[in-house]
Amino acid sequence: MKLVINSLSKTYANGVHALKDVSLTLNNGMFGLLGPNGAGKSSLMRTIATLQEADSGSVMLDELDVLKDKTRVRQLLGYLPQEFGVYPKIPAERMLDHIAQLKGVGNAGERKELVQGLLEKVNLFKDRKKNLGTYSGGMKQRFGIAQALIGAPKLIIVDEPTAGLDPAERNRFYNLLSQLGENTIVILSTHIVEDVSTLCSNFAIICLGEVLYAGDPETAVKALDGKIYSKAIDKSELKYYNEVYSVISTQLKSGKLHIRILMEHGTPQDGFITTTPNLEDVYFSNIAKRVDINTI
Ligand SMILES: Nc1ncnc2c1ncn2[C@@H]1O[C@H](COP(=O)(O)OP(=O)(O)OP(=O)(O)O)[C@@H](O)[C@H]1O
Repeated sequence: MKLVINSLSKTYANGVHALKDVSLTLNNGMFGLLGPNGAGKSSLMRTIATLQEADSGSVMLDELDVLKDKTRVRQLLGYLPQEFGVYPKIPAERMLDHIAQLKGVGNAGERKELVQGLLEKVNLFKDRKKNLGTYSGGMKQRFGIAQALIGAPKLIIVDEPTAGLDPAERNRFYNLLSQLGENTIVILSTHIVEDVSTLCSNFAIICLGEVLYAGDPETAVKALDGKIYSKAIDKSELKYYNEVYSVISTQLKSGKLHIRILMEHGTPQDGFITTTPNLEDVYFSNIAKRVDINTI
C-alpha cells in the first residue's frame, strides 16, 4: 500500500497554522513522524484518521481518497490516539470483545479467538480479567494497540505511544510495534528520536507545521558525516559559542556543558573535536533552522 499526502494545509479557528503545505509519501513499514511539541503531528494524524478536516490538499491511500471516502478509510484504519479513555470497571477481555463486535465481527466464536490472539500478542493474556482501571500506563498502551489491531487494519496510526512509559515498558512496546510494520503502513508520531532510530525505516521531521526533512535514518545520518563537532564548555561560555557557531545541542554532564555544533563548511577553531553523527544531530540541526533549540 502507499499513502500519498499532497499539499495538506490546516489553519484552526484561532489562527494557528498547524499544517503548511505538507507533502509526504509513505510505503508499507514503520514511518516515524518526529517533531517538537506543537509541531503539527497530531493535526496531521487526526486528518489522516478522518477525525478532522483539512483546508486544502489531498491524502490518497492507493486509489482511496482519504479525505472524501471516510467510511471506507475507517474500515482499513487502526488508530491509537495520544490520549484515550478506558472504562475503568471493565476487564480488557470484555472490552476487546465489545470493540470487535462494533467493528463487525458478529460470530461469538470467531470473536473469542480474535480477542485471545490479540491479548497474547500484546502480552496481556494473564491480565485479561483485570479491570482496565487497574492497568499501568504501559499496559494501557498495549491494550490500545490491541484495540487498534482489530479488523486487520492496513493503515495503523499511533500518536506518541511511548510518552510516559518506563524503559522496560518502552522496550516491550517497541517489540510489539516492530512486528506490525511489514504488510501495513504504520505511522508513529513521537518527539523521542530513539523511537525513530529503533523502529522506523523512514521518517519525517516536522516543525511549526512544515516538513523539514523526509527520508531514511541511515542516509540522513550519513549526510552529516564529518560535519558534527563537540566540546565541553563552561555554561558561561555558551553565549559566545552560540554567536560564533551553529550549536545544535547542549547537554549538561557533571557540571560541564557538552555542546555539538554543525559545520556545513570548513573546520572549527576553539579546540572542537570531530564526532560521529547520530539521528539526534539530524533532528536538532533541522529544528535549529526554525526554532531556538535552547527553548525546546
Ligand atoms: N483544536 C485546536 N484548535 C486550535 N489550535 C490547535 C488545535 N489543535 C492543535 N492546535 C494547535 O496547532 C498546533 C499543532 O498542534 P498539534 O497538536 O498538531 O502538535 P503536535 O506536534 O501533535 O504536538 P504535541 O507533541 O505537543 O502533541 C499547536 O500550536 C496547537 O496549539
